[in-house]
Amino acid sequence: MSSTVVCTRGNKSQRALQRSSQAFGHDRPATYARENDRGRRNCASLFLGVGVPSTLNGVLMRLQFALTKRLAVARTGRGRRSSHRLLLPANRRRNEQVLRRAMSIETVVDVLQPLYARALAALPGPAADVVKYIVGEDFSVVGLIISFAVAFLSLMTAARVFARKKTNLPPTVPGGLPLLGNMLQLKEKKPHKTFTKWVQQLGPIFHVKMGSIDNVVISSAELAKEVLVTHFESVSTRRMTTAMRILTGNKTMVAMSDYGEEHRMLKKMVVGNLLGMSAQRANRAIREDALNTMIDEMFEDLKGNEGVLDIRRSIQYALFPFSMRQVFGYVPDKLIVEGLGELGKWDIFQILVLDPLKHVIEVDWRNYFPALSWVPNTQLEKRVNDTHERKLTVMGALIEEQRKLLQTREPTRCYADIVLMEYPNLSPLQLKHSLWEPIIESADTSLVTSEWALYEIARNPTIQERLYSEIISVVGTSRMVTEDDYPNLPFLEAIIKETLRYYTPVTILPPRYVHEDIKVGGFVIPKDWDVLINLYGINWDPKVWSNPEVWNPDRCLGDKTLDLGVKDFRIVPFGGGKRMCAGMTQAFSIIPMNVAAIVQHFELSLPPDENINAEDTVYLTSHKLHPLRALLKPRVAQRLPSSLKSTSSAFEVKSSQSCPAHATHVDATQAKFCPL
Ligand code: HEM
Repeated sequence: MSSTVVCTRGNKSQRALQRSSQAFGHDRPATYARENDRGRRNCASLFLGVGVPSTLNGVLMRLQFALTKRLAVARTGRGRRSSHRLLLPANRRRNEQVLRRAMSIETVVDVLQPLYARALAALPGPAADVVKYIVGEDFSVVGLIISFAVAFLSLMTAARVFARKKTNLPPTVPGGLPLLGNMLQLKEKKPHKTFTKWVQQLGPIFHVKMGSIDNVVISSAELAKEVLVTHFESVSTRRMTTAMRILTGNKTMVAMSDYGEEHRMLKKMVVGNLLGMSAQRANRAIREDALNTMIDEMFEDLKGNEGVLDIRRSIQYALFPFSMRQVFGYVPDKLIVEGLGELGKWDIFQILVLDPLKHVIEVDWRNYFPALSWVPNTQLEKRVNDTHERKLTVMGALIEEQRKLLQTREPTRCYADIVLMEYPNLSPLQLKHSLWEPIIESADTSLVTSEWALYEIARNPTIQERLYSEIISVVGTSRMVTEDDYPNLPFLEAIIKETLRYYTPVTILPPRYVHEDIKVGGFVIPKDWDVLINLYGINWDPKVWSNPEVWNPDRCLGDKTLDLGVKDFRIVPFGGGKRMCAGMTQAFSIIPMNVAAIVQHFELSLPPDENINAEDTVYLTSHKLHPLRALLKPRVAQRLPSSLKSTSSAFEVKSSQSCPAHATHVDATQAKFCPL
């Protein structure tokens, strides 16, 4: 026995509904009728209590009741005159319970929960992870809302794609899913490699969808030049992830800022005073000091014997002090920081370099669905914000120390002194980030490139022997190799270039979005799409390089046109066009010298278990997964003397009262207690 008591349209049915609701003791009717301007009545949603058109309401009711299997739904009439009726059991008390249950959103959630769990179990692992990430472990009210929102967005996107079908868009990667696009096909977590595989199928320009973001991936030198040079103005804005936005102080740093007034000002400041040719020339003594210290420490660790060393650690321990000296003029052994206590040198390294590098790659699913950016993701934001705040606090303390030093002595040529003296109008954030940026940039890319080059040298004895012979023939055996020797070491140059090609440190340029429709390679890239320049794909292009998967420095030997992206885009580790890397001069002063000095002093080989560890992993840059451990056999008893008379330090005090503490070997204690 059943009777019809709830309907969604029509005066008569509405009255029936009112009656039944009152009969059940509901303080508000299950649905309400709303008069629209044409005088028709629409019903409210049973789910949310908001007015939705009757058709949709009917669909929702059907879904809800079909799922609960407690109620049957009947549809009467056609089109606009149709109505949806619930067939309720005759028993009044039971009716009341059933209607109440059916009315509650929790019922829907309860009913969907096991279905959701079953669906998760049926999905492949990565797909289930993504869904869990978006909706949550358990199906909740929020999950339900998110699902509806995502479905809505997908429909909108599908409509847009359909509308654009007639334009000549780049080919799309097949196999995308309605909501996620091609995200699940990028599960390898090394998108540059997956993109490069797709090039064989789709060509050097293709469209890939990540969530609701449309990306165009460019993997050829020619097309990259078109984008980075010809269309620069139209693609000059960076797309930031949540972590990047926070850690860059909302783009307050040269590398991550949008092209504009602030970018030009900050870039001019850092290139003119630190990274440009003449500033780098002035800083040569600090680089040589860092190199000497690194080789000395390696000898010390080996204690005159052959042994296995962690090469990453040796280089890292030289690079960070170098970058601190370049910026602040000294390496603080101790720093008292309010709220963080007393920090040692390596605590500072952790806070300024390692933590930001770790957190900058945190994935926020909202970045793939910008329309849902209002949904909170507080845990991620807190983690990244804490890292950012700690970094700013330490930078603030270092800057305070520097201001105190400036009251006790004349300004030196270290970057912090120059910035504090000559750029008084920088905001506090601009100041902190201007000094932090060269520290973090010095620490990462140069390290990974040196490490990969030494890994290849250690596993290729013939190449190592050729390099060693070249160094000895140019430098001899009585002094250490210097930057002056570099132009006479073509094989060393070829090794570095081939390493930058093969182990492209920045595999994909940070995304930029398109401001206006542009044409690239004959295809239209519509406004609002993102452009991803796949540097790795360009460097591994089989149309340009035979056997790109083989590390072979000879391919770069003697090729003078190979300028790494200045004009020639066949190898582009530093990007290209106006936003090309500003630290290229410094990188080319440090990386070749690290490699040459180590090979000059030690014969390298891989310990038996090291060969299998060639795997890479992508953080912000492409790292060797496991730090390089190499077996080192000293070729000489101790470090060879450096030919450079270590006097032209960047940090000589400009006044006639030259303070030795601020000349070449400056450390925190000396700087702090400097009598001047
Ligand atoms: C092997 C070493 C390095 C590699 C492979 C490298 C690579 C890159 C890449 C790919 C970009 C992005 C270009 C673009 O978006 O188009 C970049 C930008 C930049 N790099 Fe480097 N980099 C290296 C070393 C350094 C060093 C040592 C510094 C400074 C200490 C530095 C400072 C910068 C700056 C300031 C920018 C931003 C330039 C701009 O946006 O105008 N880089 N680098």
